[in-house]
Amino acid sequence: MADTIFALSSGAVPSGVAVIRLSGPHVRSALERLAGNVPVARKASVRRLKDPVTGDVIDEALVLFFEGPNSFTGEDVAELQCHGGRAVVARLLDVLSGLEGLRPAEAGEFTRRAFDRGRMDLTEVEGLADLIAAETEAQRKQAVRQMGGALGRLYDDWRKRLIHMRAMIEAEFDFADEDDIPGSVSDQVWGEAAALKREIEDHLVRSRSGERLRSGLQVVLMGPPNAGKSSLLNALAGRDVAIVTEEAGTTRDVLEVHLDLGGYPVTLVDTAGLREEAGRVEQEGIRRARERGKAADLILWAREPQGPAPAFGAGDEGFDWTEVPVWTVWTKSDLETPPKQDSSGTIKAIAASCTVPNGTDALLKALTGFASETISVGEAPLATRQRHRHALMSCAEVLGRAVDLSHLPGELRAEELRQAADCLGRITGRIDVEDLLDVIFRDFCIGK
Ligand SMILES: Nc1nc2c(ncn2[C@@H]2O[C@H](COP(=O)(O)OP(=O)(O)OP(=O)(O)O)[C@@H](O)[C@H]2O)c(=O)[nH]1
Ligand SMILES: [K+]
Ligand SMILES: [Mg+2]
Repeated sequence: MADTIFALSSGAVPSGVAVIRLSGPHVRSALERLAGNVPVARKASVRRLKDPVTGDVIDEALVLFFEGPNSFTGEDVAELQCHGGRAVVARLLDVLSGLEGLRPAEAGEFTRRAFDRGRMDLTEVEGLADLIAAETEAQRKQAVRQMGGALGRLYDDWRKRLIHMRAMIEAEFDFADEDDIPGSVSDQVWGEAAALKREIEDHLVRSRSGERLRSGLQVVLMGPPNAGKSSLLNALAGRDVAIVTEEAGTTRDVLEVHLDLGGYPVTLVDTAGLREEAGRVEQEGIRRARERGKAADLILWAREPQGPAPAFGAGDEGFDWTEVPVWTVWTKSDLETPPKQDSSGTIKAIAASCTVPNGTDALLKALTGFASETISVGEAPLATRQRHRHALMSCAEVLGRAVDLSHLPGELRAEELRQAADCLGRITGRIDVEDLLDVIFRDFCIGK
């Protein structure tokens, strides 16, 4: 018999209410011992929770019982909604560990059980993880859609189409001797396969937005020392995150703040000023600044009117800095009016001041526009993780091979269709993903 697991599923205590969740075959006996009996399923019941050994009343709580398989995990599940005091929760967890067949849950174990019992597919599991991690409205919406199964249904549908195509091809072999099966069946199937490949490729292109929405856009402040980068970070964040002084070389570490720009997640990164002459610590800061810049979705080049145009330094073999979009931010515009109409070779130039009221409004507005353009996701489900991207790319590749190699025997081409279907099955967890599961569930917190 499986272990019965339990954990504090709500956040940190102390809190008004804390929720302890149990799942497994011993839930009923645990409720009998702790609450006196098993309440009617799916109805909140007030119960005194007692220590079964001493009879001591630990707390008065709302108890909810869900009878398997109609529960989150598919097993019997109970929730104890108790008072969120440290001692209350500690004592309840202690008493639960003393009950036969019960043990504390590992991270993600409730969700893992839901997956193992077919209550959720892997994309839904990931959607749930994303929902818990969502920091902005757009992220929340995407996560809810994925948790609801929209992405999994799309991939299942594609997979079914592939399986059907393969069946058609194989049926053709079986009836190859009979005259009444026209050879055009396979032509039609390969036409469908080519069309599906295009659909997958199209989905991959649009899914860049889905991945970006999940991880947030990276906007990196760069520029020479004292250009006003840290001041901009503080102004845009609305709080004093970075140290600002008149000394060149103040910032050495990479600092970041998470901004919610109109529902879109943006990570704004402050970096060390770039210059040739620098001490050891600052040099390391500059190295890190350049690394972050290379991975940026957008670089904001902070520049005083007399300051240098964007220049990221040398020694990056194989990296093309012109690939990274750069905007000029004319800083300290309260001191000197920035040159008009000059974006100094960058996509855009915006003036900003950190000392006058609303001095960074224009920049904030432009960044919000950039975020919504770059990650506008629309209504269709999108791939949100590299894992999905890899599997989809393999699927399209295998499918392309099957379509193109028309001189190969039909059996071999049909086998490619099976492999393509398997790539999609790995995304939803329908087929052999044992190796992946630990990685995916590790991201969950305990109690989920
Ligand atoms: N008047 C005025 N001064 C500013 C403005 N922004 C920054 N400063 C001043 O410029 C100096 C440098 O600002 P920082 O924000 O530390 O510049 P930084 O680019 O982060 O500098 P490093 O971290 O040393 O590379 C400080 O004395 C700031 O007070 C501004 O908009 N107007
Ligand atoms: K400074
Ligand atoms: Mg700084």
